[in-house]
Amino acid sequence: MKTFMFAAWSAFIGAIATLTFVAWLSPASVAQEPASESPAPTISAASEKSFSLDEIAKHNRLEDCWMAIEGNVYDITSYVKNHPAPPSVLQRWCGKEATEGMRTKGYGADHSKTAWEMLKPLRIGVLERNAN
Ligand code: HEM
Repeated sequence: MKTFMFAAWSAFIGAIATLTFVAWLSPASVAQEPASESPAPTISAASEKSFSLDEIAKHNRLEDCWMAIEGNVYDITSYVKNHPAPPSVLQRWCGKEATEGMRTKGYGADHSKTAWEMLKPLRIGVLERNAN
């Protein structure tokens, strides 16, 4: 019985040691994945699309709504139906430089951090420098 207990204990310790070793190895491989997967994770001036205000102005409907906010350009169309305020509130900012709308909600209160986070995946490029 003692021998069996010793064998079982050794197997258990061996398993723990193996798992610890594997866990020690894995962060390196995880860390490499994003680099090989995502071609353009951050703002890169060279590869980024830039839009003029004229181009943005073509997307001035709720069914096709782009906004320029603080130098970036966003396609808000997919979010319009989920926005908590009535669509008319958004509509007047579609196709425009809408930083004021985003920062004030039309009555002087900035959107929450969560709202600003929601913008990020909707980003399609930057506002052209000296845009007019
Ligand atoms: C630029 C024009 C916009 C205007 C004028 C505007 C206005 C408003 C108003 C009036 C409310 C409801 C009242 C309130 O919560 O105090 C609201 C709430 C909200 N809006 Fe907007 N909105 C705009 C754009 C956006 C965009 C582009 C997003 C996200 C992609 C967004 C996300 C939200 C969220 C998450 C809320 C809930 C409250 C909060 O988190 O601040 N809004 N907005």
